[in-house]
Formats: sequence, structure tokens, C-alpha cells
Amino acid sequence: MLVGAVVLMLVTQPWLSAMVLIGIPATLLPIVWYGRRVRRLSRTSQDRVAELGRYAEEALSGIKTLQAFTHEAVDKTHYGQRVEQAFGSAVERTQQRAWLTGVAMLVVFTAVGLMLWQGGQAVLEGTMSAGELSAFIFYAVLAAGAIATLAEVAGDVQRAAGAAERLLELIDTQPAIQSPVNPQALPSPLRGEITLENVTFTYPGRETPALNGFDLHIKPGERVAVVGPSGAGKSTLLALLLRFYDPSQGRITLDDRDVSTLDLAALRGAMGLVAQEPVLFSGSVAENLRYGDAEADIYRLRTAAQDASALDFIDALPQGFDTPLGPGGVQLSGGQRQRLAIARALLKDPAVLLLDEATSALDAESERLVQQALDRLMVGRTSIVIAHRLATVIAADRLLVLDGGKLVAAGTHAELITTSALYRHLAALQFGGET
Ligand SMILES: Nc1ncnc2c1ncn2[C@@H]1O[C@H](COP(=O)(O)OP(=O)(O)OP(=O)(O)O)[C@@H](O)[C@H]1O
Repeated sequence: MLVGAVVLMLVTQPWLSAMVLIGIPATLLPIVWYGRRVRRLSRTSQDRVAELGRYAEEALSGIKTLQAFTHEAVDKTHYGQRVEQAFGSAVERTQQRAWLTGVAMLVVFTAVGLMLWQGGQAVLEGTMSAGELSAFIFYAVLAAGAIATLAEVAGDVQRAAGAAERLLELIDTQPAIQSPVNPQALPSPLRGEITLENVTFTYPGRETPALNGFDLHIKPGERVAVVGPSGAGKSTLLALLLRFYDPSQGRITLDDRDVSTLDLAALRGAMGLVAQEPVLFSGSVAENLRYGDAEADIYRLRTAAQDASALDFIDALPQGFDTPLGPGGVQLSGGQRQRLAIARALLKDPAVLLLDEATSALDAESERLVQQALDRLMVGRTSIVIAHRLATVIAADRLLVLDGGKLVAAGTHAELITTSALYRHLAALQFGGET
């Protein structure tokens, strides 16, 4: 429409058209200039709203801790300040957008006014007929209307571009850990032999390595318990085995294959993780268990739950395996969550089991049930357990004592009690002198 109107204008009145056409860039320039500003403001405004959401989510998910520390008034003030900031950004963005439209309209109508004045003069002087002026005004109004719409659309595009920029940044982010293009296949069945050769790893932004020149060989089916003071690198060892990070030096192998040459899904599929505070997702008990095996039917779920000493309490839930968990669903005790996580790992049937035992004191009965479940889970698998309980340490084939990212001693409980001062100290601390 714009092009057609401009052609008709040029054919009927070249000099008047020239005036209008000079008006067009004069209109577009402020639009582009203001458009950039609106785009920047749009992004700031979105960041502020996201920050607001993050703050609210954090406060609500930790509401009990927040109330226990009577932190409500402080959080209310902080939240209020963030709302004000987000509101301020939104107001500024809206103001600038209003300016954008206003300036564009002003320039367009100024050009129309000038054109009418010049055209009126020409009609009075007799160099143009009233009909020709009417036709020209009609074309010019069409052109001006199209430009006004363009200004509007440009504003919307700039606003959308502000939002898209952030999204594209996220989409374009390349994960640091990726599967190789031609991954090596894992042998089937897996033996579950693990080695770490001179592995050093430092977390991004940290100077001291979390693991430093770490050498370890774990035989297939071996039960290894890892102990050490807080910050020794125990969790880091599990994170590297799952390839959440790559070591900066040295190599890690599973069944003689460097883990960085394996398909990530295959590597992680071979490992079962039971975390210290097991994460359960929104959804039913059955859905949570099927994270271990999406295809498992109810009979397999029941068997796994039975082996994990979880069947009795699941059956006692209001809707059994269909009881919803997570926010808005049933809350489970620490021991019950652990046993569900163990059932989930049993369904996955991994060759290697990585276990971060719960530190929270489970009561004696719960601990007995969890330990029974773990014993069944560990049968026939290589297991690496971050040990917080005496029972695991005693049952393990070998204990690894970590300190400052290094393996400082290894052996059975009885050996280490005599050979390692650090282990003696830890055992006395962790197990209350029950050595
Ligand atoms: N995500 C992270 N980013 C930066 N540093 C980290 C991160 N996780 C752990 N660290 C650091 O790495 C070191 C080893 O931590 P790690 O969690 O492996 O210790 P840990 O032995 O498991 O301790 P704990 O028994 O307290 O869980 C610590 O100094 C810790 O501060």
C-alpha cells in the first residue's frame, strides 16, 4: 500500500511528493533511535520482573526457615523494593514507547500540514486544480497511515526483540559437557570397573583444586565407602564420575573407556544416584519411581518398593502408588524419601551405584529399613558410598579417606583405625567414639 501510494503521489505531484518523501526519513530516524532505547528498557524491565519472581519463589519455598528466623518484615521490605524497581522500569518503558508513537505522529502530521498549505497555495495560484489536490491528499493520507502503522509495528518488534535477545542467549548457550560426536560403546554387560588417574579438578571461580592428583582403582562389584572432613572433595568425586564436570587434568575410566569418549546418556544410564536429600518431583509415587524405568509396570514397581522396604508405607498412603507427591501433595519423612529414591535406583538397575547417605539422623527403625534396602540395592554392583553411618563403613570392602582433595588413606575399618590418625579422629567424631 505504501509503495502504491508513493508512486501515485510522484506521478500526480512531483514537488509536493518530494516534500512528503523528505518527511518519511525524518519520521523514521526518531523511530529507530527511540526504538533502541525502548528495546534496552524492555530488557531491563523483564530482568526486574524475573528477579521479583526469583525472590518470591525463594522466600516461599523456604517459608518455614524464614518464619523461624522471624525474617518476614525484612523480606517484605526487600520484596517491596524490588516491586518498586520493576514498576519503575515498566513505567519508564511505557513512557518511552508513548514518546516513540507521539513523536512519529507529530512528524507525520506536521508533514501533512505543510503539504496542505503548499497545495492550497498552488490551487489559489491556479497551478493545480482542486481535484488534483484532493487526489494527492488521498494518496498522502494512505502513505501517512502506512507509516504510522510501521511506527507502531516497529515499537512492538523492538519490544519483542528485547525479550527474544535473552531467550536466544539461553538457546545459544553451549553446554560445557557434551557427548562426543562418535561416542565409544560401553561393553554389555558392564563390569563396573572404575579408575581415576591423576585427576585434578578445580571448580570454576575457585583457586584451590577440589580434587588434586587423585588416583583410584575400584574393582567390579567392589563396595567402597568414602569418608573425610567437610570440603574434602567427596561430593566432587561423585560429580566427576557422573560427568557433571570434566577434570582439568588426568582421566576417569569406566570399564577401561575414558568417560569423556562415552555417550553422556549411556554413561549416566550406567550409574544410579541416591542423593543425600533425594529429590522427588511433582507427580504420583508411581511417576516418581518411573524415573528409574519409564516402562516399568505396577508389578515391577511393587517389587522394587518391596526390596526398598517402601511397600508398606506406600500402600498406607491415601491413594497408594497414585498418591501425589511434591508441592500440594503428600509430604514424606526423610527415611521414606530415601527408600523411594532407593526403589527408583533399583528400577534403573545400574552397574555402578553412587550413594550420598543421609546425614539427617534417621530414627533407629528408619535407619534399619534404609540400611536393609541399601544392602539389597548394592548386591552385584560396584558401589561408591559417601559414608556417614557406621553400618556402611563396616560393610564396605574398602574405605577411602579424603582430605583436601587428596586420597590420604585406604583400607578396611580395622586397618584404618590403627594406621590413619585422621580416620580415627573422624570415626570418633562421626560415630561418637563407637569405634
Ligand atoms: N559448585 C561448586 N562451586 C565451587 N566450589 C565448590 C562447588 N562445590 C563444591 N565446591 C568446593 O569444592 C571443595 C570440595 O567440596 P565437596 O562438596 O566435594 O566436599 P565434600 O567432601 O563433599 O563436603 P561435605 O561433606 O561437606 O558435603 C570445597 O572446598 C567446596 O567449597
